Amino acid sequence: MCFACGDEQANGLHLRVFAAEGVAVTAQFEVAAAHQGAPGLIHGGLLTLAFDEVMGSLQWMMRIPAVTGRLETDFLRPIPLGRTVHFAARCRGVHGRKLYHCAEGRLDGPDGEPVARASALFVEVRLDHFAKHGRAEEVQAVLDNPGDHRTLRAFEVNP
Ligand SMILES: CCCCCCCCCCCCCCCC(=O)SCCNC(=O)CCNC(=O)[C@H](O)C(C)(C)COP(=O)(O)OP(=O)(O)OC[C@H]1O[C@@H](n2cnc3c(N)ncnc32)[C@H](O)[C@@H]1OP(=O)(O)O
Repeated sequence: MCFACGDEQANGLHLRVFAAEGVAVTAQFEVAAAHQGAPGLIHGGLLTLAFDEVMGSLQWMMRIPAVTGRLETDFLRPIPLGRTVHFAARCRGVHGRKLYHCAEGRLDGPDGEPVARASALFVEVRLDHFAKHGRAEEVQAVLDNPGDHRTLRAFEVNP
């Protein structure tokens, strides 16, 4: 039940990520009242979470299991509640186990005002990273119902 993409998370981000041209994805995030930091504005940590999820989604397209090693966000403009942030992320390169990604967020449309940018290093891991470090019941739930994972389904597309 991912906080960024899970439907079951009442106050989650409910991010939907779509394959784009090349090793790239797009996504939208409707900023709700529950996502407030300063009065009437998005919490910066949640915006970073959204970047983490969107850039993390590239690994499904690349078929490389990976976790975030480093993530840096530039907050360019305040983002009011009730607006929609449109994200575009792409892989800039791969070196050994290291995946270098970048992303930007624009307000209210894919060509809207740029409001944030991020870059990240993801590190490839073996699948047993999750079994070894995760709590047993959630790991078992994934093993029992692998098709329930939204992101896996989202990228089941013909090239
Ligand atoms: C069975 C169940 C199935 C489940 C089905 C799968 C579900 C799949 C869901 C995925 C969902 C994703 C969700 C969104 C993404 C997250 O939010 S992931 C959660 C947040 N991230 C973490 O918890 C990661 C915690 N950190 C770690 O586990 C370890 O530090 C890491 C990142 C795996 C690296 O450790 P390591 O494997 O020992 O590798 P290490 O040799 O230290 O580093 C490898 C290379 O990366 C570099 N590096 C590592 N960290 C850094 C850093 N912070 N800065 C710069 N360079 C770094 C190293 O310098 C090294 O470089 P080279 O020497 O190769 O040039």
